[in-house]
Amino acid sequence: MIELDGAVVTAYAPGETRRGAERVVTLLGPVTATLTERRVAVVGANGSGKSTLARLLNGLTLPSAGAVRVDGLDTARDGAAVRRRVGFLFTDPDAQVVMPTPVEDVALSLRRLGVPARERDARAREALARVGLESRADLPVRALSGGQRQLLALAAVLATEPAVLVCDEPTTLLDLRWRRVVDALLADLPQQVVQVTHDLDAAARADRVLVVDGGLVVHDGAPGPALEAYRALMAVDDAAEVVTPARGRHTGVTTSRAEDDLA
Ligand SMILES: Nc1ncnc2c1ncn2[C@@H]1O[C@H](COP(=O)(O)OP(=O)(O)OP(=O)(O)O)[C@@H](O)[C@H]1O
Repeated sequence: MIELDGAVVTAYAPGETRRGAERVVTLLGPVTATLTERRVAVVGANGSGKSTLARLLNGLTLPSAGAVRVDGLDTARDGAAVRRRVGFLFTDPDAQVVMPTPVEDVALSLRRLGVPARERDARAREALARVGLESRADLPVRALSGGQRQLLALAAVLATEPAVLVCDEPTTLLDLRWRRVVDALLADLPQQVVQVTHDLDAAARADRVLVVDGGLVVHDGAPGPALEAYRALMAVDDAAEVVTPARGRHTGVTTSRAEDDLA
């Protein structure tokens, strides 16, 4: 179970004020929510705060105020234990695949987990087989397609047997074929999956959808009404874009508070 308890994320604005002090901007929150559903989707405009919310869930980002807990473990106090429970899949597999071959990359995840050296190779191959990459285990990673590299990143995360998987736009860089493969694998996982996505079909399959706008969760509920609310929000943005085309897509009516603060 994931609990966000009045969680706020702030950051220093780039540059300094005239008095020499850095300005603090609110990127997200306060957000209060308890996530128990098996499949949770997070949708929202570019820059609305979705990645910030996702990163809070495994302690990649810590709250500046409030708290985030996973199965009672506080991400600020028990970071290492939280990261063992919550796996994270990035949009770009190249951000997380670091070893020359798939089997070595998964074995590295297992090493970090403390799995003895003699068990790593077999377990890494098992993990690769779960995502259909067994025949690619010893190829150079650069010989894999973008879709295969995302499967490798997924295998490396799943090998650590997390209780929860947080995915930040895991299919955004993939073509339709690979998107379907990754979607199907994610759908079959026994774990709780929290997925940030711009793919509204994927969001529609979730049990619960959080709509983020301007650093706040502005709608939270079943996919039908949540996606309707999101589409309405985007329609307002479209209208603003027509009136003020030079200002860009998300600066017309529904600005993020970070953008407001930085303006
Ligand atoms: N460290 C930081 N310092 C200042 N501003 C930041 C920082 N990190 C993120 N931001 C800003 O916070 C806002 C939210 O960013 P975030 O990456 O969470 O958005 P997002 O909804 O995931 O966007 P996208 O769909 O484009 O990935 C953006 O305006 C971003 O520029």
